[in-house]
Amino acid sequence: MEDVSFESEISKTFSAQKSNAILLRESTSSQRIQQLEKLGDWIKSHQEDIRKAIHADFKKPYAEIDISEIFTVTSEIKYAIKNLKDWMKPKKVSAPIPLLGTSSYVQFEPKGNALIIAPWNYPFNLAIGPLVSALAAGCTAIIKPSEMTPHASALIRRMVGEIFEPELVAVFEGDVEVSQYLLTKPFDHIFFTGSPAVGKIIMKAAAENLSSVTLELGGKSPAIIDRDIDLQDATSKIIWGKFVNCGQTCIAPDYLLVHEDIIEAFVEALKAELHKMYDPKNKGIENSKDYARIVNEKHLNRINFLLADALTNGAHIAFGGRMIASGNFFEPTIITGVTDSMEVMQEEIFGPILPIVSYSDLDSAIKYVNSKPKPLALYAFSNNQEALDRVFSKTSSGGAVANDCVLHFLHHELPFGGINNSGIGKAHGHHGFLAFSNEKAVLKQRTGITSSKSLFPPYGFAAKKIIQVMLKWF
Ligand SMILES: NC(=O)c1ccc[n+]([C@@H]2O[C@H](COP(=O)([O-])OP(=O)(O)OC[C@H]3O[C@@H](n4cnc5c(N)ncnc54)[C@H](O)[C@@H]3O)[C@@H](O)[C@H]2O)c1
Repeated sequence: MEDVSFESEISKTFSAQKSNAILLRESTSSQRIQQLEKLGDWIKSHQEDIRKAIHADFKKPYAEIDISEIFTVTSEIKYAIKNLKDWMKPKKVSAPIPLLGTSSYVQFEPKGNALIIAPWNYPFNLAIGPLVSALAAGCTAIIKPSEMTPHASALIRRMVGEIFEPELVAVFEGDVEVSQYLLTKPFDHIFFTGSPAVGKIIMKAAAENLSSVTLELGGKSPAIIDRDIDLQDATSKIIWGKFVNCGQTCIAPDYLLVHEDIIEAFVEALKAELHKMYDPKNKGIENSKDYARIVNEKHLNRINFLLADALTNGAHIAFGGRMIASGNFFEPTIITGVTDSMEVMQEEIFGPILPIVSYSDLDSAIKYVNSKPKPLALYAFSNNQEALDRVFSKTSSGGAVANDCVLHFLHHELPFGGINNSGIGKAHGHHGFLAFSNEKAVLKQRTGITSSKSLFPPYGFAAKKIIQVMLKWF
């Protein structure tokens, strides 16, 4: 009987992609654009299938699917198609004086065969966004979607099967076991999106084959709220950024640091915005079609534990706190009286709980942020330019946004990613293309000093003289 274990299927596909990756080194921009167009066309003609699949996984509202799963990918495709020819052009560099007479350029060659491991929270966007960059760079790719969103995962497999030959793009569904087997293979690049804990496992496995990695990780992204703000504007943006996707967003504001002078008014304004967005007719947020669900029971219990632990240790609920186990509903929840010893301030919440911590002066808020691992995103709200500049220059984070949240993800010209605990490497647009490209240094010798061989042994008077001149002047 034929052996059809996932191990043998993976090994077969990996070998086929490895051979194909060598041929793809010579692929032209129009060949790559053709692949990107096929992907874009499929997405355009199957939008309803994408909506249905993701909605089936955690009741994500269609409007949120359109903007955060479909638009994010189609706009990435359009941007890559528009710019690919430029990105692929070798970049000429001028010669330093000792190498005059040579000519040099940077050649962007495809890294080769790539592995893309995706999380569940934006299951389509975070699997297919990196694929766009991989195809633009001329790589092959194996995608491992998350097992926690099975409908989205099956749709991705179907889509890839309908568009691509397996030696260019293939999908392997499954859990940790499949992921770990894939990680034994010597991929040229691994693009992982997920938690810092699993990111460490990926990096260790990559080290075995010295595969390069892009790690798009998570963590606690703070929002610092100055005393001088437009209350309604700031609170509406924070409520949207926090509770879109039911708080399951890597760049959602995890917690707020609010100036003590405005904390009461701020909490009241947050509550008013929550009502306005999710319960304008007082029917209960569980009846809102615009609010997603927690992905599964395990995460529902985890979120509930975080809230229970905070309340036991003295936090207060300012809004929400209700959970309905059937259907994995967890109300948008705001808590105050939070201290650092609570679990909710120690681990990434990744759910709809918004803890609020007060501070008395901006430097103490900055000091607090700097006492934690570097976040994926940092948000600052203030009408005072000097305060914003101070926050951004005294803290370190993967990205930063003033007077809004989450939007930097949509900006193709900005490198998206974290730093250290929140990630390694950058994604999106040209940065995504570079992540999957080897920037090869090419030098062509012509008539330079170095071609005269006067620097070769035996080192005579002339060689020593030239070296002295180089040491002194260049
Ligand atoms: N930086 C970003 O762009 C970004 C985007 C979305 C989510 N995230 C982060 O992802 C996390 C949530 O997603 P998640 O729960 O799916 O993350 P996760 O790390 O648990 O899983 C991500 C992927 O890794 C696989 N995996 C899990 N354990 C593994 C193991 N031991 N060995 C090999 N593979 C393994 C999973 O099957 C899944 O496909 C959060 O921390 C969030 O902040 C980051």
